[in-house]
Amino acid sequence: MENLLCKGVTMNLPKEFEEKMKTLLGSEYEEYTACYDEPRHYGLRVNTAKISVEDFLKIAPWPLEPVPWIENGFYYDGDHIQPSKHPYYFAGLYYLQEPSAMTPASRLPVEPGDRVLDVCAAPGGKATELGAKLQGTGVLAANDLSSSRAKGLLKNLELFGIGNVLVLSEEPGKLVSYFEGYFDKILIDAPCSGEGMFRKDKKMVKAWEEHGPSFFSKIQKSIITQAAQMLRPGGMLLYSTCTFSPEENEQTIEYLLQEYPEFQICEMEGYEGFVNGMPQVTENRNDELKKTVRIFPHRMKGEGHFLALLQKGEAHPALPSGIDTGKQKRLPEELTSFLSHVHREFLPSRMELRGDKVYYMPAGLPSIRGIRFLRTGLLLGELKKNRFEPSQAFAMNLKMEEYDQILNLPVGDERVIKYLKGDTLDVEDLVSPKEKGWYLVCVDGYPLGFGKLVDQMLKNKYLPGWRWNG
Ligand SMILES: C[S@@+](CC[C@H](N)C(=O)[O-])C[C@H]1O[C@@H](n2cnc3c(N)ncnc32)[C@H](O)[C@@H]1O
Repeated sequence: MENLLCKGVTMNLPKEFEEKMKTLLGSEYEEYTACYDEPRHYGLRVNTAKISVEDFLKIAPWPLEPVPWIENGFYYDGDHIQPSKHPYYFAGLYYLQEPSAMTPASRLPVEPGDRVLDVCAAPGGKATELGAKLQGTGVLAANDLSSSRAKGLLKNLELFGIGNVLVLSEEPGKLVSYFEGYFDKILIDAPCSGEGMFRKDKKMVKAWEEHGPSFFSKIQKSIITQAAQMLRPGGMLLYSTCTFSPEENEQTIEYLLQEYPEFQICEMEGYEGFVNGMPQVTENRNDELKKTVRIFPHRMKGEGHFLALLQKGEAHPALPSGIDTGKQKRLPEELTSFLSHVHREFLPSRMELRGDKVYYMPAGLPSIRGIRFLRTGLLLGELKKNRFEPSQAFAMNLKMEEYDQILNLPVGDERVIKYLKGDTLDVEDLVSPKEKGWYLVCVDGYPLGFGKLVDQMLKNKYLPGWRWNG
C-alpha cells in the first residue's frame, strides 16, 4: 500500500491498483497521484424538464461555475453551501451529482419520443437526465436489480416530475424476453470496482479489496450482451463505468463486439480533457476503441470515468412510437371532476385503474406481466369514497400554469418551509373565504405539492416521507 495524502487524510491505495495505474498512465502517473491532494468537486445539474438553464441562473441563490463539457451542469462550493436544503431542491429543479458522472447521460443522444432503458439506474443520477431529455414523451424504463435502491430511484424520478416511466427491479436477462429489440436508446452505467471514486469516497478502496475488476467484469459482460438484445436495429447504447481497469472498460466493449459484431463504436461529443480509449489494453487492439472516452481526474475537474457510445447496425429510422388503442374507458366522475382543473389533455385510453389507484400510462407498452416493478406510468392519485386525492408525483409532474388553483409563494415566505415540514398553513391573505378544494402549492412558480383549502386554511397534503426535516 502506498500512502497518499488527500486533503490531510492518509489514503491507502492497494499495491496491485497502483501497479496497474502506472502501466496505464506511464509518465502521467505522478500527476494522477498528485490530484489526491486536491479537493473533490461538487456538481449540480439543472432539470431542464422544469426550468431552462438561463432561468435557473436568474434565481440560483449561490455562485455557480459551469462544468465546461455539460450544458446544464455546474460546480458549487460544497464545503460551504448545501443545495439539498433549499426549497428549489424540493421543487425538483436540480440534481446533485459529481460532474464526471453527468457525462454518460449527456452523451447518449436521446430524442423526444424515444423508448429509453437505463439498465442500472439507481439512485437515478443518469435516469433523471434521460427523463428530462424526453420532455414528457416516449418512455423511460429505469431498472435496478436492488429493490431497496430502486425505491430511491423512484423518488428521484418523481421529484424530477418524470411521468412517462417504468421503474423496474429485475435481472436484465429477464427483461430480454419482454423487450427484445424494443428500445431506441439504452444506458448501462454498470456496477463496477469504482476505482475512479477512490478520491471522493475512501470506502470504495475497501470495497475494491473485496470485489475487484475481475468480479465486476463478468457481471458487465453479461449485462452488456443482454442489453444488446433489447436494442432495436439502429439504436444506440452508452456503456459507462467509474473505474479505470481495462477489464471493465475497453475489454468489455471488445467482448460485446465479438459477441455482436453488428455493433459499431461511435464518436461522441468531445471535450479537451477527455482522453481516447486505449486499444493497447485489449487483445485485438481494435483501433476503433480510440473512440471510447476515458476521464482522468488529473486532466479535468471531475472523478475517473469511462464511456463508450455504440450503435447497433446502420442508422435506421425509429419504430413508430407507441400507438394508443383508442379504446375509450369510462372514468370515475370524481377523477374527471378533478381533471377539469388541469389544463392538459389526458387520453382515457392511457388511464389505468388498479385498485384505488389511478395511473397515466406511457403509450404502446408491451405487457410486463411477471416483471418486478415499483411503478408503471404516472401515479395520478387515489379514489377514496367518492373523492379523488391527487398524488405527490402528479403535483411534481404538473407545471404551475397547468392547474387552476394555485398558491404561489415566494422563496422567502416562511410558509414555504412550513409547508415542506407538513404544517397547516394560514393563507387568509391569498384566498377569499369562499374558495376551497385542492390547491397546488408552488415556490416561485414551481410546484411543491398539494394542499386542501378549507376556510382560508390549507390542510397539508405534502407526502409525509418527503418532508423537510431539521
Ligand atoms: C454505478 S451504479 C448506478 C448509478 C446510477 N446510474 C446513477 O447514476 O445514479 C450501478 C447500479 O447497478 C445495480 N446493479 C448491480 N448489478 C446489477 C445487475 N445485474 N443488473 C442491474 N443492475 C445491477 C446496483 O444496484 C447499482 O445501483
